[in-house]
Amino acid sequence: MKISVIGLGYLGAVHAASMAQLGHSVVGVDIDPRKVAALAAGRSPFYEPGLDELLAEVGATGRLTVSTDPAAVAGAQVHFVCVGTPQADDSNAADLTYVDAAVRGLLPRLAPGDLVVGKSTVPVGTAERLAGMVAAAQPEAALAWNPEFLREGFAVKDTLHPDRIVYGVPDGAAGERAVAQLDEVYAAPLAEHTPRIVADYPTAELVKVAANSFLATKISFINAMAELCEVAGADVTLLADAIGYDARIGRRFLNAGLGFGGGCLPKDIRAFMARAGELGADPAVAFLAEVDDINNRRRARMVELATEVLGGSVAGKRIAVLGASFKPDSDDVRDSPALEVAARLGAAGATVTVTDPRAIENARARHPELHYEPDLDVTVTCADAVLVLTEWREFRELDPERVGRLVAGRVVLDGRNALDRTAWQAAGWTYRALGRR
Ligand SMILES: NC(=O)C1=CN([C@@H]2O[C@H](COP(=O)(O)OP(=O)(O)OC[C@H]3O[C@@H](n4cnc5c(N)ncnc54)[C@H](O)[C@@H]3O)[C@@H](O)[C@H]2O)C=CC1
Ligand SMILES: O=C(O)[C@H]1O[C@H](OP(=O)(O)OP(=O)(O)OC[C@H]2O[C@@H](n3ccc(=O)[nH]c3=O)[C@H](O)[C@@H]2O)[C@H](O)[C@@H](O)[C@@H]1O
Repeated sequence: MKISVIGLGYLGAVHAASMAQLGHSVVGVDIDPRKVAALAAGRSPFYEPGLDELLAEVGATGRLTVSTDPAAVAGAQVHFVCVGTPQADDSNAADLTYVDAAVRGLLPRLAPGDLVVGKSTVPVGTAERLAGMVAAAQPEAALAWNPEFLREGFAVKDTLHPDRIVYGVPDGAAGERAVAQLDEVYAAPLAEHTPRIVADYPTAELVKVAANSFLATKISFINAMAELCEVAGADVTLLADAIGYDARIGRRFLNAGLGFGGGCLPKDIRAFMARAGELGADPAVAFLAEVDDINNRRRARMVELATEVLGGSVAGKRIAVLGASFKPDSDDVRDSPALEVAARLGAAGATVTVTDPRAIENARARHPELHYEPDLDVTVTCADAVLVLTEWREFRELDPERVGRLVAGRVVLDGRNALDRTAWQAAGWTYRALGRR
């Protein structure tokens, strides 16, 4: 099948490469010439485990081409819209400028029988509106909504082997045809018995924001328990283990610490609240404001804890921050809790040096005022405190004795409850973490 993918960011680049891997002939389009140049050279424009290898594989088949020219989509029958929907500058709502522009760019090139497929995360009601634009431009083309659930760091696996596939389609023959086209696109994962849910547009749109809201709520729930553990002298990691054994609760996404960041969970719950407000249903998701607040309080608490262990002020102190990306195995620093904490400590007068295996370049672009150091040993040398804020494997596996010989003071703050506390304490470190004594 001939497919186009509009938008080649964290979602679209992986989707385009994966569709080519599934045997389709794919053209990817992005307005960012740097991303297109990297992909044309067979390189991923960002760090995502397995993507370079996948690009090399599909590059050899010739099934993936990329372009900055919107006209390159002509000839494809299925067009995936994968552009960004960031938080608007002046409100909590999603900025739909890019989605609208991407669909408008497609309209003059649509042929009868083409299917436009939205994958970006959008406020409920968007698909219906865009379907109207498609119908007006090409009455024999249709639109479907096919939300994406991939996680950064696992994006290739999640795309090739998703845990479910959701189609939002119109009623009647157009919907049936859309389902058949999408079944052809996803023939390989469907052959693996991946559950497939066919729904109307609003349900498909809501599935996506409901899933992210649930995940954010689960994280904030355990972080609320961490707040209580702190005042009651309890241990949130043991609490999470204990409640997680209840299969109805489950241990996954109960890791307390600095909370959620990234280009999706924070902006998606805010956009959901904004859209619910427009629909007059604010009370239904009012709890998400608390989820957001709990999440933000963790970042403030981390700064407070660092201030506390450093004797009441961080001014003039040397702080080593390990981690800049919003999660391990990603170079994405959008709304990164680690980077925000580093920036706040810097603003409070600390000399902050940040290291990260992959995200230094992106972090520097957002916070040029901080010092960055690729070498971990140099980062921690003479530090008064070491803060582990993103749980990359190389940080989790640090030898506390070796690191202890480099620092000025053996003080470690475990922002992700990721270190072996006993080992660090045995090496003479003052160990502090969120939600634990
Ligand atoms: N990053 C993730 O893990 C996931 C993201 N999503 C959703 O997917 C959407 C995209 O997210 P990301 O890939 O993270 O964003 P991103 O910012 O990494 O990528 C968006 C890309 O779209 C391009 N673009 C903007 N306007 C364009 C146009 N008119 N024509 C062609 N390209 C255009 C940009 O240059 C950029 O490369 C968002 O709605 C997000 O919520 C959904 C699931 C997972
Ligand atoms: O819509 C999206 O873009 C995606 O958002 C999330 O994926 P992602 O943002 O890549 O990463 P997650 O693994 O969900 O982690 C998000 C944040 O929560 C934090 N987190 C996660 C789990 C946990 O137990 N505790 C915790 O603080 C992570 O450190 C990270 O900052 C969802 O997991 C994906 O299903 C979804 O497709």
